[in-house]
Amino acid sequence: MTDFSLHDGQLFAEDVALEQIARTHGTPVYVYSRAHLERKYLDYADALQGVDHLVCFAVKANSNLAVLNVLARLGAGFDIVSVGELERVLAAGGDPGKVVFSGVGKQRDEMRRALEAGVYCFNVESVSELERLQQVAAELGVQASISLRVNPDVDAGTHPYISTGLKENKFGIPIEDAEEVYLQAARMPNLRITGVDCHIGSQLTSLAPFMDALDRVLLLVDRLAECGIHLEHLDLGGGLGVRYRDEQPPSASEYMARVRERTAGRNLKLLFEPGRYIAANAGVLLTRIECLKINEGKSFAVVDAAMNDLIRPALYEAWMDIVPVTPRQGSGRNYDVVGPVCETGDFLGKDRTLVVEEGDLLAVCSAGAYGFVMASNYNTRGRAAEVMVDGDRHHLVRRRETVTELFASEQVLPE
Ligand SMILES: Cc1ncc(COP(=O)(O)O)c(C=O)c1O
Ligand SMILES: N[C@@H](CCCC[NH3+])C(=O)O
Repeated sequence: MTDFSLHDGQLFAEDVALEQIARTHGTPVYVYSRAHLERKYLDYADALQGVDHLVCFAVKANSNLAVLNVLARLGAGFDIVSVGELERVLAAGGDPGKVVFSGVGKQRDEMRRALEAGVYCFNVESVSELERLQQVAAELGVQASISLRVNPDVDAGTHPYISTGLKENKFGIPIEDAEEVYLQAARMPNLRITGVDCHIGSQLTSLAPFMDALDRVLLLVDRLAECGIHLEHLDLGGGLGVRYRDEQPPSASEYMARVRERTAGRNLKLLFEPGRYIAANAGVLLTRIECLKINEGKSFAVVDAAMNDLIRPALYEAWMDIVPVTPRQGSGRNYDVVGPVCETGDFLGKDRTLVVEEGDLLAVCSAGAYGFVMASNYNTRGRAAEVMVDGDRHHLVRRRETVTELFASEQVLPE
């Protein structure tokens, strides 16, 4: 894990010992590395030097304001799926003119707010969304820039819950219907057609599905040009995978090189919406071992983080590495690392060989994407704190939620 490495027998984030962060801010706590976020964003941006492009970080992967702000300062755009994410981008100093608005169920007031803020483009996913956007834009007396999210029917070869580019998935407009829908859009006076987009899934570990999808989309771009619809941009979504365990995903620069080769000479601005690639390995979740339960045939390390803090293992049976922050010598024991929530599915990792004692600090790796953002208050547990490390400094960028905050807006019935 880059930016998280062992020195002097303990794990550091950049130049800060993770033990120190846990002592200062308590556990569970998410810790992010600014350097890692920046480097991963620049993997994309640098590989696109010389072509018109926009790298829109997928806010759903990690919407912490400090994270968004670090990326905004580098000139990043943002891919949002709700007005809440739009407000976060604005609060973090992001440029609304670099925002693409994705999502299958945009509401009227979300459209209105996005138009007022001046987003770059709406990624439209259905005919009824097109009609709705036309109406809202007309009411405001403005033109909305649109791209159609097409579903190219390509198997991304990833977990079925995070595969989005197959016919049976709810996302996008079937590519074979797209030409007709573009022609409809062209007749709507308050819409301006600017692009096309597709996103076939998340955690892809090979380039082949991306290239298949790209080829299909380029055929559409050519057919549209024949009908007089000349697109300005091509948005290939996010989806590039990372290493959680032993995956060997291609690098962003390999991917960008292939896309540049295929799109050369076409005069299309290239957009991407990476989330996981930028944020996953920029974060760890720190958790302390509350107790060890050594039962016959099964041992448990019960930690203070749970499925409400990090749901990926429970939801997708996702593997996340779990490492002691201050490794001990000795022979390991096989543990299920579990949380205090009352669900058998509440685990962070199963069958992990660890040399640990009660009170030890563990780091759950690759937790910077789809970690805190998917947290809930199940079992009336406050959400974890978030800390950003920047060189030899660390900043609390979101404090832990207190229990009283959790029910402050609730009321009992009157007498
Ligand atoms: C439309 C869209 N764009 C971008 C992303 C970000 O994906 P990832 O985090 O895999 O890069 C997603 C999530 O899969 C998405 O649905
Ligand atoms: N939440 C998923 C990714 C969702 C992708 C969003 N379209 C994960 O943790 O892997």
